[in-house]
Amino acid sequence: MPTLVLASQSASRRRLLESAGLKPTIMVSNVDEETDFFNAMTPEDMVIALAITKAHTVREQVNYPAIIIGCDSTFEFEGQSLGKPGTAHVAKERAQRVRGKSGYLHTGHCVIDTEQEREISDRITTKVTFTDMTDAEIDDYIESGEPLHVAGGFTLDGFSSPFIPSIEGDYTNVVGISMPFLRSAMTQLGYSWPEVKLMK
Ligand SMILES: Nc1nc2c(ncn2[C@@H]2O[C@H](COP(=O)(O)OP(=O)(O)OP(=O)(O)O)[C@@H](O)[C@H]2O)c(=O)[nH]1
Repeated sequence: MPTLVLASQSASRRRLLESAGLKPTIMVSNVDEETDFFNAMTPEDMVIALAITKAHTVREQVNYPAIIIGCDSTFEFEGQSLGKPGTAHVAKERAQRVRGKSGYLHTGHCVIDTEQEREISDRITTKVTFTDMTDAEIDDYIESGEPLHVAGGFTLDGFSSPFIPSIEGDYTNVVGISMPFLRSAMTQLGYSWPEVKLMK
């Protein structure tokens, strides 16, 4: 049975897998995401390219049978890719732009089977709609520090959940990994979901 490797530092992604009964080994890719090469792409292409780069970077470090999962998420708003805000100022500016409007959370996925030397990659998109947060609510949310390090500067399952009245599409995709996509990719690679849960 191959080892299940999550090529990500993301605690949110790890929690998604573990909450579904999976036992991932964590191997961080440390891929530099802020390069002109990736930033020149459309949001949809960038997340796929980065997911593939992350998975292949970790693949180079693995010399045993493994299923390696690489992901990248970004929030597309009015055609622009809004990644992790990084600072409170950027997070506030973004929250004031998106309130009362919708955008698209894109997550690129790459699943590599090292034994079969096969890989399945795809991008899943979820439409996210925000309520009209007040400035006081935005300031309080940013004070939590949570938005600074998540794609788009919001968390569907965290402090900003009161501000997201609706999504169209896959919930887990917003958090960081589309679990229905992962099941589909594993099926294409020849593994049943109960078998995936035995991988570690
Ligand atoms: N819990 C939660 N996390 C979110 C949400 N939206 C985005 N994220 C996280 O925001 C981060 C997006 O940044 P990425 O560059 O894709 O991933 P990362 O955290 O840098 O980790 P790597 O995979 O190692 O690059 C991921 O950790 C996502 O899990 C959300 O609604 N809820």
